[in-house]
Amino acid sequence: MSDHRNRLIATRCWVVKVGSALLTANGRGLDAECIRALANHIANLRKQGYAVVLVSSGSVAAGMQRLGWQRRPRALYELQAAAAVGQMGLIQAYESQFQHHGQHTAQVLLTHEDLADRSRYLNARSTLRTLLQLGVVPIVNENDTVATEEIRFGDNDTLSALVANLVEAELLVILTDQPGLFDADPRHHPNARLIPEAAANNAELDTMASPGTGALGRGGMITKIRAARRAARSGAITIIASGKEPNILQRLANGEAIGTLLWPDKEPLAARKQWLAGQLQTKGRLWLDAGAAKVVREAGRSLLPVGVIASEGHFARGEVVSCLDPEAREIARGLVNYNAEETRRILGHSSNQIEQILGYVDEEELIHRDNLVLL
Ligand SMILES: Nc1ncnc2c1ncn2[C@@H]1O[C@H](COP(=O)(O)OP(=O)(O)O)[C@@H](O)[C@H]1O
Ligand SMILES: N[C@@H](CCC(=O)OP(=O)(O)O)C(=O)O
Repeated sequence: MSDHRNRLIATRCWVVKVGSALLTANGRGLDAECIRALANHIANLRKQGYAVVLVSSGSVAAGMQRLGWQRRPRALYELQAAAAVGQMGLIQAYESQFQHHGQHTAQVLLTHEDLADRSRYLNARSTLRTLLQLGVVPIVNENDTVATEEIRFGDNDTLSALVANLVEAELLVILTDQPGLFDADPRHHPNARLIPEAAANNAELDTMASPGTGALGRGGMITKIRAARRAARSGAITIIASGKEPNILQRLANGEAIGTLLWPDKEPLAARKQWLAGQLQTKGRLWLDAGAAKVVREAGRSLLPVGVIASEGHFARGEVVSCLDPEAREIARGLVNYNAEETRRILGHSSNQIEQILGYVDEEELIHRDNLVLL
């Protein structure tokens, strides 16, 4: 057995994500058998002492069926209405299946905004951790009813990875309609081969996933690979596997080599830096000169105003900004010590000139290294 599968056997805190492609009966309605089997498998893991968070899609598909809609609507307000109706059916279906096992469940609906705000993030974290300590299975979905374009995760792969960071899960299992990640999209390349294992950060993976999704999913494989990278930041292994495979969760727990395993190849980030790295949106962009980009990236140093060539966006002190190298690659993200206006005035200057320019000094760094995360 590979070292990584061996490590997987020792994991006890799991996030399991079930995608629309798997869960919905041809796009309309929920696949009751799939939900029944999942609840069985998760309840079995719970009996063996595993803590499991379930991230489940399916609200829109369930809502469409309840409303008698034949086609997935385009308008956001219709999607939101369908999600609101369907989330009831989704939770009802899980709740009744888990009840057969005497297992309590809890509904947790999140938007990206909930996790972007530090205090709400910490609240969500303690609620989820408390639920796990109580032996409850939290069932998480995006809060589609209120999520506008700007504040949405968009796909549940991203949501599941951020939840894995939040509860510091050791394993993220992404169940979909394919047996795993192939070296090319199997829908278009029948000879594509399954990747059994790879480092989550292996850049070659990006070339394998085709941009499109299945008919029902939102993310496709690309968002699953990115999710594995996010999960790796808190040290989690990711498995991408088929939810149609019989008894998949128990077989994974036993160390069976099914699906694709993506392992974390760097040390986990400190909890605060994980939160920073999980930010999907930033308020501004700082363009670094080559020297600053090098010391930030290679020596993990703080960013000083002298190394910044230009600043874009409207940000306040303490908000998250991106740091770009001269080739326009985003190399880091951090909490900035000066607002946009102040930043524009001090950039290019050495730190001992800040007081002279602004009339005061908050900090000598534009972003302190403790508040800076490399990407
Ligand atoms: N390299 C690849 N390996 C496997 N599947 C891929 C690949 N590239 C693209 N895909 C597609 O991604 C789809 C799964 O993503 P998606 O439809 O978003 O599912 P879900 O709803 O489970 O998130 C598969 O049906 C598959 O056609
Ligand atoms: N929140 C949406 C699911 C979003 C979605 O489809 O994501 P995914 O399962 O990653 O393709 C729903 O419940 O319908």
